[in-house]
Amino acid sequence: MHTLFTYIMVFPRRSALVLVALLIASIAEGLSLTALMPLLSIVIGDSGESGNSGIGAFMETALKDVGIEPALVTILIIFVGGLFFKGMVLLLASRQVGYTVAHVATVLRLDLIEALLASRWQYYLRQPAGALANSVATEAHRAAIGFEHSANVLSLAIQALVYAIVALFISWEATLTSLIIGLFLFIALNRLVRATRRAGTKQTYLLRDLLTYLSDVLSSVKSLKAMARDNVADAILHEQTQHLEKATRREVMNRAALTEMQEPILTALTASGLYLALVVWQLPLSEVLLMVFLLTRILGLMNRTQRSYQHLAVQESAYWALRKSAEDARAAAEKSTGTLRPTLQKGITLQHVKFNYGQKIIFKDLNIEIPIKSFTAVMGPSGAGKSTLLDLLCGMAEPQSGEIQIDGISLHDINLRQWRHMIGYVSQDTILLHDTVMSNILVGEHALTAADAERSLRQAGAWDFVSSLPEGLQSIVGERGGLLSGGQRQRIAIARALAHNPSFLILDEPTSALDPESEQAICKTLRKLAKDLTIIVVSHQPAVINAADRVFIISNGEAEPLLQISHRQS
Ligand SMILES: Nc1ncnc2c1ncn2[C@@H]1O[C@H](COP(=O)(O)OP(=O)(O)OP(=O)(O)O)[C@@H](O)[C@H]1O
Repeated sequence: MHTLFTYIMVFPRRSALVLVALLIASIAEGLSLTALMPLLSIVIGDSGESGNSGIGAFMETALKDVGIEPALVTILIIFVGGLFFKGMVLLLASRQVGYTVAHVATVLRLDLIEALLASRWQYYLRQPAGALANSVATEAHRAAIGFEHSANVLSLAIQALVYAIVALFISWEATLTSLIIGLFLFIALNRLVRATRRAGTKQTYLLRDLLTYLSDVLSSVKSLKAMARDNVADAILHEQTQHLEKATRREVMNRAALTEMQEPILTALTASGLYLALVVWQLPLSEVLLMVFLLTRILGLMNRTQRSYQHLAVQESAYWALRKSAEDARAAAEKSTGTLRPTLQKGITLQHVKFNYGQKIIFKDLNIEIPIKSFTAVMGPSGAGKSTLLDLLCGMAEPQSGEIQIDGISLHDINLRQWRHMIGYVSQDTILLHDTVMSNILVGEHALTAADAERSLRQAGAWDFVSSLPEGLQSIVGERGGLLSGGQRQRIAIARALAHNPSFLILDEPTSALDPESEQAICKTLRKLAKDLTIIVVSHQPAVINAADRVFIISNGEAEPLLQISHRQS
């Protein structure tokens, strides 16, 4: 019930619209069936008796008032017309429900994606990619279906209530007895709903685990295959899918059990009601038929409400899991404290920077100066903190003490987004999108054009190989850039970093996959670029170190300058 009310609170306007649509559809359905009553009275020649029985009489009088004689043919035409009308209304209602369900899924997806992209880098790093893909794809869909079932539960419950009120006027004893029996059945069969909820929750978490593992395996499938160790991954995936199958079986079994147990019970109740009304209470047949119709409808609606509630129980865990992911991400939102617009006209300074990951000290007292239009190289043993230094420069990590200044202003006081707009970044692992070369360079930035892509490819020394591809800029690079060589991928990544004309270029081991010739070409490019922009490169490659005009060695939490030679004239 908590989920049901939460849906309504989160989507009040949409819930109201869906509810109204569903209620109109069911009223249309109810009216078309109710029109059968006078028809039945006429067919069994009992219209006189039906004169006392509320709705039948009302229908007859209403028809006479609008000048329609309630003859068999007329009533049949009204009945069929009513069904057509009901069909039309149902279609419109279904359209509204469909739009709303799609909208709910979109809202949930965007909410999670936005929260994640706005979260701190350290938080983001800990999120398994497969689980996120699963949340956006399956959980958002299941949560939206859950919303549909919530609306169904509410609409069916309201209908049951309305029918119950009408039936109370006809025979309060029979109505109350039916309601009590219905409620008792509702409680007795609720065990099946609880079991279904458990199966649904299990599916939610099993699917997350499965997708997390699957995406990890897929990203390293080449090396696993090469070592013939893919069978281990296969066995784990097999086991996980079997757990999932078991949970799905449980869900389906409990749903079928509820449906199959409701029907015979409802039939038995109807038969007993008929016997009581006709034999014990000796009520007139038309009235009994009307009552049987209303009571089976109330109990039927109660049953359908429970079945919809059971459907909701299967899906609700997806909604809560998705919501928790979004809330956790929001709680870990990156806090941009600064408001000042950055400039880069003097340089970047790190002063007495201390930084640790938890208990692990990375920097004790880091002091580095990066003048503008310089080419700084950073080297040092693996794990010394070179990539962490780059994270600090982008504001993806914040020092515990000390300061990073851009043109003499603390990065803490600078608007981080504006600062990052000035950065071109090439990461250690070059992962390209499964898209064209052009899309990989422009990555959806509308302000950039094909001319920017060509210019940046030329700057990165990649234009020759891209223009020789059969479709040039429009060539697809394959999954993670798998159709290109490691060196070609790196050069496309450099072109991507240069496309928006950054002022500060950050490169983390940009030539690790290049042959000496290509590496020399990149170094030459970087030297040329350093005339106009500020560059910092993490690298162990002698060619890069030689090309730089400032080199720092990071070790033991500090930075030592290695040499300072000027290539300005070269
Ligand atoms: N997000 C993180 N959370 C906790 N520890 C981290 C995190 N990122 C890196 N580390 C640790 O911090 C240390 C420095 O990592 P960093 O990646 O900066 O090293 P590096 O000098 O770039 O290494 P390499 O040359 O191998 O790339 C490592 O010991 C690493 O295990």
